[in-house]
Amino acid sequence: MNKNNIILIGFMGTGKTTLGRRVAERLGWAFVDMDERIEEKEERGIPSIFESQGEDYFRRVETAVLAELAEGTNQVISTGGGCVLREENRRLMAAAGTIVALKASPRTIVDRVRGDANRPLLQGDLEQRVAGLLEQRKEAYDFADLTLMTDERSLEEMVEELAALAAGK
Ligand SMILES: Nc1ncnc2c1ncn2[C@@H]1O[C@H](COP(=O)(O)OP(=O)(O)OP(=O)(O)O)[C@@H](O)[C@H]1O
Ligand SMILES: O=C(O)C1=C[C@@H](O)[C@@H](O)[C@H](O)C1
Ligand SMILES: [Mg+2]
Repeated sequence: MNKNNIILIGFMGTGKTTLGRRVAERLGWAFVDMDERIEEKEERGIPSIFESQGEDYFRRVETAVLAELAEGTNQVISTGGGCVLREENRRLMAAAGTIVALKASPRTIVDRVRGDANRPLLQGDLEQRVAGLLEQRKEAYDFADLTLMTDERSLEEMVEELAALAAGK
């Protein structure tokens, strides 16, 4: 591992926040959720940022936050689902540590995010929105160093796998 950071990427609902928090606890590393960091910095929720200033603005803040985090070490960083879309972000992540992609089937994603209004890109018909975005992003997460299919896997099992990765095993 070049720098001691694990960077989790993946579509909405694949479990980046949930798993990231657990892995950080296990390793005694800092946990940073980029969506939460952006909300703190902007002092409002993601839906409000999208509504009042648009997605491009959100993406600029996202890159600024990632650039700051990339300077640090011993962190588990959970990125937002669209953080991989910018080339600049992919470069920052590659320089910052080991990139782990989380994947899940469309069915699992829909089940996991249903009822959560905090994802502006999933407003409307949920099944259609997930299917459409997954199609647009079908190769977007493929630059990771490691990919975990999360449908059938317990959090405990994945925590241990990532802890071993961090220990260089
Ligand atoms: N491996 C798993 N098994 C079962 N449920 C899971 C698993 N991973 C995550 N979940 C559940 O799925 C939901 C979404 O997970 P989470 O918020 O961690 O996704 P995310 O990738 O951070 O999404 P976003 O990109 O929108 O922030 C949560 O309710 C979480 O408890
Ligand atoms: O997939 C996306 O583009 C997004 C995912 C979320 O994590 C947030 O970063 C935001 O809702 C955008
Ligand atoms: Mg999250």
